[in-house]
Amino acid sequence: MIIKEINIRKMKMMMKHPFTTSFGTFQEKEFMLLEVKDELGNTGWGESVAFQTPWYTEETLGTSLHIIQDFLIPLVLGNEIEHPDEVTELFNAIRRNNMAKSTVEGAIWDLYAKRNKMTLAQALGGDLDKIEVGVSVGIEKNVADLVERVGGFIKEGYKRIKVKIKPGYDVEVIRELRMNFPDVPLMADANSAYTLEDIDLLKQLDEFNLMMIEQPFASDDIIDHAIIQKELTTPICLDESIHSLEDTRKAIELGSCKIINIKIGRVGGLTEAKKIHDYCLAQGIPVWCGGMLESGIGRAHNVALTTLPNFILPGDTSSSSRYWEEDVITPEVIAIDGYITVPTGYGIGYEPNIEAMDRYTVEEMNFKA
Ligand SMILES: O=C(O)CCC(=O)C1=CC=C[C@@H](O)[C@@H]1C(=O)O
Ligand SMILES: [Mg+2]
Repeated sequence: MIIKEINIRKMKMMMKHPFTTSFGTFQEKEFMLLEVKDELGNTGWGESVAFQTPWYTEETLGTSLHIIQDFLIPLVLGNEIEHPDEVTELFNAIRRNNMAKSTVEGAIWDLYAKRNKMTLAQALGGDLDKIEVGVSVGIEKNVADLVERVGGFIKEGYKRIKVKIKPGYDVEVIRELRMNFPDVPLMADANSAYTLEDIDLLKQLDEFNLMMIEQPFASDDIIDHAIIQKELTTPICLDESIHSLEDTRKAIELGSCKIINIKIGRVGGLTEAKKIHDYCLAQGIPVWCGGMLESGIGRAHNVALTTLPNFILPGDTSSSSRYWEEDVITPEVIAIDGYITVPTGYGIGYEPNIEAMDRYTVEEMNFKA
């Protein structure tokens, strides 16, 4: 296929409920959608999951756009590409900037699947017709609000609840949740808010039978995580520390975690995500698909990836309606009793809702071969 045209939309959408983590609050979400077109008129869509601020990783919406426009588009526009794996190779010369790479690569995967009359899940090698999903709940003003919100999601049937913790909002919050919901599959995500000095505090979490503690230590650490994993019975899951298959191999060899959260954007695209998945499967390390508060386009990519066999833990891909009044795809992503039915249409399987997209587009850019 020849990449003839690329369109970028800068988007701005309001989330229904603010989402707070140990590093900040999101409510007005700015992001990018990217559309690729081939010589036959097929199209593919990708989403940039970089945030406006460099809090989660070093990338931002601004750096992502710069890398896409100035470095990545020139590598693919007008070129013949047989398979999306080639895109990852073409992008290898550029260091990191994984969310930028994944935006373009994801759109080319969708295009490739559509052109070959396959679902994106099939193109990746997945064969589930429904996936099990959980929900990620931000930090709330007080524990009573959190308990109420979590209770609502449990009623909706989500298969696991992830809550955010930070110093001063941790052991007692989890204790309260456990008192209210003794049997619910529960996990805590610290987004790097702790250090080795907090080891005794974190050990107290062992009594709550959590599924895992996600990324307690620095976003670039695997050494201290290996130290704490030896001290805890609760599995450690790495998120921010994992940018590639190599990072995954080193973390697993070192014993830094027992579970990996795969985010397509953080690892530079679906090709690398699949490699990490395959490696973890061979090592007996379960994986799950993390979320980045995506619109429906990014969410659709997550659904397709989650059909691979080692995604045995429920991920963060919840219903569109949990985030947005209106999503930019039809139908919207809907989780019923904790399951999302994998769409059967070609590519990502959801149709872009152009009218809705237009309502939230603040700028458009067009690049032609
Ligand atoms: O619902 C989702 O899309 C997942 C949200 C979520 O937990 C996260 C999104 C973005 C940054 C982080 O705070 C976080 C995570 O670390 O997994
Ligand atoms: Mg996380």
